[in-house]
Formats: sequence, structure tokens, C-alpha cells
Amino acid sequence: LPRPASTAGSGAPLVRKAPNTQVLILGGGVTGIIAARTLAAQGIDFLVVEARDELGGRMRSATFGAPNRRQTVELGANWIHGTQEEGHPANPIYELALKHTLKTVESDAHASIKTYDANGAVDYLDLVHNAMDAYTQFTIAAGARLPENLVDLTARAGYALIGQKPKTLHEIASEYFVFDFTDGQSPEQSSFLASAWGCNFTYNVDQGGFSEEDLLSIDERGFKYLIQAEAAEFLKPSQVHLQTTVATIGYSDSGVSVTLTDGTVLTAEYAICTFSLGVLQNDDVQFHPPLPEWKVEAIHSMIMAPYTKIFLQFPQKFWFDTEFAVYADSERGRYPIWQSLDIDGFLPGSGVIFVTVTGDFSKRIEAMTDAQVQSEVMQVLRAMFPSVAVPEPTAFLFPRWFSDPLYRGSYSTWAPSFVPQHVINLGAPLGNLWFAGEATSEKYFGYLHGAYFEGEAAASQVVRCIKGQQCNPQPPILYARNAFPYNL
Ligand SMILES: Cc1cc2nc3c(=O)[nH]c(=O)nc-3n(C[C@H](O)[C@H](O)[C@H](O)COP(=O)(O)OP(=O)(O)OC[C@H]3O[C@@H](n4cnc5c(N)ncnc54)[C@H](O)[C@@H]3O)c2cc1C
Repeated sequence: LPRPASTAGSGAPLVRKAPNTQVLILGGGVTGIIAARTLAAQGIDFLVVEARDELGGRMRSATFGAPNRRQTVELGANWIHGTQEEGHPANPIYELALKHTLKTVESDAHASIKTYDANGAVDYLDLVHNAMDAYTQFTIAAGARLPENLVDLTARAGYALIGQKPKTLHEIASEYFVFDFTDGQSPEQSSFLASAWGCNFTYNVDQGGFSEEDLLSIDERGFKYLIQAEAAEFLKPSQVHLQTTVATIGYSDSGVSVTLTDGTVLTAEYAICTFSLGVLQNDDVQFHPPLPEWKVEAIHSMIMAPYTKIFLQFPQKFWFDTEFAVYADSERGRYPIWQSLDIDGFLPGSGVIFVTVTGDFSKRIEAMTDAQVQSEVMQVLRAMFPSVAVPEPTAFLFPRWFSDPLYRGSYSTWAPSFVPQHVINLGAPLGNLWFAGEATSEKYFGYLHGAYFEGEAAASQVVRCIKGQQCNPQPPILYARNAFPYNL
């Protein structure tokens, strides 16, 4: 919308009251775009407000590499986790990928692995496979607790219950590959129950999951293309404001008023806030009135896990021919998981390899300079390949999700103290302000498909409210209480 010139410089906030805009969608990631599509299908007017200069949110790609060897790499989401088995429901992200002819390749974290430690290549693949089997036992043990209504525990306690106590560096690195590399946090920090069902609801067809297949996007248009192409089918230019950052959100039972960082005020009957859990935790956006205690408790009882990929390009490939490599350091989680893009079927000849770090280690390195991180990474690579004269990389890229005020981390995971009441409260609306995002998904938190389903669900509820149909959001639970009191 054009900025009214008359009030410029007067000091008074500009009020852009978009005529007929009934719903403001705050954030243009998967949740926001699918919410917008749901409203568009019902003929409801809306406006998407997004701080960045493109849609996609945490589906974010970059062009990386030396000038004559540029490649598209995925800084954020890269996999479609679970596709479809015949006769079973499909992952909606997989359906979008098919619809928009996204180029993907099957990714095999179960078989295409090589193992290393500080002395170079050492074969402890049997331990990696043991860790995979242990995780299956872990999910079964967690599943058995649900019908009994047994309390949640840390994933570490869950592992102990199945007798799994990794001790050697190789065992610890193997556990990391299976656990932290997915959950983005350590077993000490994560929920036993939710880690298990998060896996089952996506991968286990018997539990309503999609399939065990993972696809990796290698599309040069970027993984984000699938959501941008979907948006292009229905989104009119007047229905989206890019490079528009929300500073405050005011809410009541009769409407929502959003103040942008330039002072402009947007008003609407309803709003759907899709900002990440990390943004909500970090007070990057202010709420008026301040969020009630039950909302604050829910927001801070979940974890926004940092998951960071560090990309390197070399003139020549000198590393493994598998897709993955696990590196066991004396410090758990120190540059442990390596992925090669320079393999057949992926991006052969690209010279690109990347390493992923998670959790507290990821936070630690975000505070360091690129040069310091590169030096640590190179130390590890040289330890993994002692007989190779490993050169300095020709390109290096290290995105900092945790310090980015638009994300403040990579994706949500459940802490053991995050109870069912909290997930209801995280998604519960405040007056006409609704909340949706991957984090509000009980079954699929953390995933793109979780974001998809939450955007669709929140917008469907808002449609019902607008149309005057029965629209009863689950009311918040003002006090999440213990079933059994402490006896102090
Ligand atoms: C490194 C990484 C790897 C991942 N890997 C995978 C994977 O392989 N597979 C998978 O399924 N999932 C993966 N995920 C998770 C997945 O990306 C998310 O679950 C999903 O993209 C979340 O979508 P969303 O719309 O809920 O949130 P977001 O994508 O965060 O969308 C929210 C939008 O709000 C905008 N915004 C924030 N603050 C403001 C503001 N103040 N004003 C205006 N706009 C604002 C943001 O720019 C963003 O576009 C990964 C995430 C990361 C970061």
C-alpha cells in the first residue's frame, strides 16, 4: 500500500488501515503462505507481512562458491522428511515438491556413512548401527509409557531405561548422529516422549506417518522454490508486504493492531502470528497488553534448538564417497556430522562439503568470528584426513540462525518439562490474535510439514470465526498443575 505522504514527518504514527483486510498474516514462511492460501480459497481478504525480501522463512538458500563454481546450498531446511507409502497419507511438502517439479535426491542416513575420529578413518559403523537400533527401542519404550500416562523424562533417562549408556568416544558420536543431529539438542535437554513420537508420526506408517524416506532438495532454484511457486498461484502483489518488519502487536477481542518498525500501524479484524518460537522467546516483538503468564510459560517451556550448517568449497574433493561422515571428537558435538554434496546424484564436481553442529556448541560458535570457526573446522578436517595436505577452502559460509532476530534458532524441540497443557497454550489465541508455526504442532513440531498443517488449521479456524460459524478454539489452561503434589 502507498505510504500516505501527508503525515510524513509529523511524528504521528502512520495508520495504514487497509480497506477490506480482515486478516494480517505475520510472517511469510510455510505457515504464513499456507494460511494465506487457506484464506484465499475462502475469499477472505488478507495481507502477508514479511521482514525479509522474499517468501520462504526458514526455507532459505544461498548461492555459494568461487565465482566460476557457484552452487545453490540450503542454509535452512533441506530435507522432505517422510514422503508417502501407497495407500497412506502423503507428506504435504512432498506433494508440493511433486507439483512444482522440485529436483530432489534420496538421502540415506542409514547406509551411506563413513566414520572418523581424531586419528583419521576408523571403522565403528557397527556402533552407529547399534545406536540406530537403540533409538528404535527408545521409541518403543516411550510409546509404552503413553497409555499408562507415565510422566515424561529426559531422553537421557529414556536411554538409561533401555540400558543404553554410551561411554566411548565412538559410542557417543554414534548416539549424537542418531539423536542430536535430528533433535538439535542433547538427550539431557530433550523430552523422551516427544522425541519418540516426533519420529514416529513422521516416519512410522503404522503410527500415521508418511514413510521412512528422506529426500534432499538439490534444486538450483532453492528448496524455497516450492513454497514461492505455490504462493505465486494465488498471492496478488497487493496481498504481501516484503521488507516490512513488525515491532509490536496489540490485540483485543475486537481486533488487532500491528506497529511496524517504521512507525506505520496496520489494523485488521484478526491476525495470525507465525513468528518462530525463538522470536517469541527473545522479545523481538512486543505485545500489548503484555502476554499473560500462561502464554509466557508455554513459550519458555519449549526449546528453540540451534542447528547450524557450515559450508566449505575446495578445489578438489579429497574426502569420503558416502553421503555422511561421523567424526568422534574428545568433546561431544565438536564438528561431528559431515555431509558431502560432491557425490554422484547430488552435486558432483561441486567441491562442496558441510558440517553440522547443534545445541550449545552451535550457540558457542555463533559468538566467534568466521575466521575462528574456519580455523577450528579446518583443524578437524585435517585430523580426519591425516595423509592429505588439506588446502584452505576457496569458499566458506556460516549462517547464524541463533543470533538472527527473525529466527533466534533453527527449530523447536520439546523439553521434558513441556507438558500437554503447554502445547495447547502455545497455540491458543489471545483475543483475535492467533498463533501458528512449526512449534505449535503437537505431532510434527520442528518440521516443514508441521508448519504446513498449523498454517492450514489456524486459518481454517479464523475463517469459521469470520463467517460466524462455530469457532471454539481450545481455551488456554490457566495453570498447568502436577497430577500428584510435592510433599515438602
Ligand atoms: C538450519 C535448519 C535446518 C532445517 N532442516 C529442516 C529439514 O531438513 N526439514 C524440515 O522439515 N524442516 C527443517 N527445518 C525446520 C523448518 O525450516 C521449519 O519448521 C519451517 O520452515 C518453519 O516455518 P514457519 O513458517 O513456521 O516459520 P518461519 O519459516 O520462521 O516463518 C516465519 C517468518 O516470519 C518472519 N519474521 C520474523 N520476525 C518478523 C518480524 N518482526 N516482522 C516481520 N516478519 C518477521 C521471518 O522472516 C519468517 O519468514 C530446518 C530449519 C533450519 C533453520
